[in-house]
Amino acid sequence: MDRGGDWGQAHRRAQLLLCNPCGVREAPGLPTRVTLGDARSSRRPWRHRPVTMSTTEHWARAARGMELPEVEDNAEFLERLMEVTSRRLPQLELQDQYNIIKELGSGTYGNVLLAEHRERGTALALKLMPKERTERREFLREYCIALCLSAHAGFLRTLPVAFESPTHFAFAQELAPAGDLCAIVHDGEGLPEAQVKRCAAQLAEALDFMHGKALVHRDIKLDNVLLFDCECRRVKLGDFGLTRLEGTPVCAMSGTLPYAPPELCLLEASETLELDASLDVWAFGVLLFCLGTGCFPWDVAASADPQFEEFGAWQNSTVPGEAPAPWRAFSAAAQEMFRRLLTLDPNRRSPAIEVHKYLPLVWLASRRRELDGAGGLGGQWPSQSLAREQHGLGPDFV
Ligand SMILES: Nc1ncnc2c1ncn2[C@@H]1O[C@H](COP(=O)(O)OP(=O)(O)OP(=O)(O)O)[C@@H](O)[C@H]1O
Repeated sequence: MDRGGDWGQAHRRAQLLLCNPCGVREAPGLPTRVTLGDARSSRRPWRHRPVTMSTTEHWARAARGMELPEVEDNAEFLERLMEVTSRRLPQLELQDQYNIIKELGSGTYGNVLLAEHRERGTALALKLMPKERTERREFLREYCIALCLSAHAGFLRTLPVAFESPTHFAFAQELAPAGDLCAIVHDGEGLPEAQVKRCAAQLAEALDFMHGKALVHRDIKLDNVLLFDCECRRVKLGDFGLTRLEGTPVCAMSGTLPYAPPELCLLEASETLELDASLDVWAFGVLLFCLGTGCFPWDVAASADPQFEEFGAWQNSTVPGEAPAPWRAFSAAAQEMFRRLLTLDPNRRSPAIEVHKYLPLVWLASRRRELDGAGGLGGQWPSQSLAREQHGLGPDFV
């Protein structure tokens, strides 16, 4: 269906009805806020799961007096959003609009710059992707998915600001002032228990949200968890370059090695795997281990790796004996949680949100020893309210 012509005009009218919390000038015609529908509300296969009409589009259609369909297919919705965005993507030179202050980070797909809007003085993070290395569709997909996920507080908010220059594609996101988790996790030094739990609680919610929309992140790692303060009271997930819908076939080793689940590590070069949320859950388990210990549990989740081999034997035993040495840094409760997040069979892996069940319990073994030393707990798991008090967690743990 052609939506050219009156789309921009209707969209501008729609924008009057929407707020723009960052006060940044939007690219005219780009969708502002979009939401995907909840995939869990339907028993139909993911391709036909219903999608809530985006707020912008809803208003745009209403402004044009069009009929408002109730449901739409997830994959189709993203395609259409990408198409509209592509058509309306402004061409401009970065320096015309922004003062570049410094580089915030760089990765496989581009650079992220701290920039300031020349007229408004608003600071934001601009992700630049060089055209010579980035397909237009790749850029559009990442931007549109990021925009869809902005509805949830657990994800970096993506602004309705995207453009192309002769050499780059670019889009803007809110600035995470404290960098990413790599900045605070040091080699061999885990974070304090309260901090690990704050990250766990917020990331589990974010993953639950995106998995509920049938989206799989595929790149959960320390670098992609952005911080708004150094105590991890507010953390957000970013980088949706690899994010795809559930059921998409993926090839071997497309994730970062230590975070990749065994089912992906086992794939031969010519084979593919149907993408499933359990892949993120595994990476989330590895990330939590890193937060607690300051190191990875293995180099690669394959039998050639002795640390993974030992972990696999522990996982496979019907009556779990003593955990392998690295896992003894954690309490029995946390070990049980890890066994569930890192279940070898992806079909039996627990959902990420299950982590919430373990928040009231002590996670780090050394912490428990300290508590034992103080004569408080005698090796038992503490009561929920006591654990909350001891770890400075509010009722919502954040
Ligand atoms: N909104 C932001 N605020 C502050 N820093 C950011 C922001 N977005 C990204 N960064 C920094 O830039 C780094 C790279 O960003 P990003 O992960 O989006 O790039 P990438 O090229 O997709 O990386 P990768 O190779 O991991 O896929 C992040 O690890 C983080 O340190």
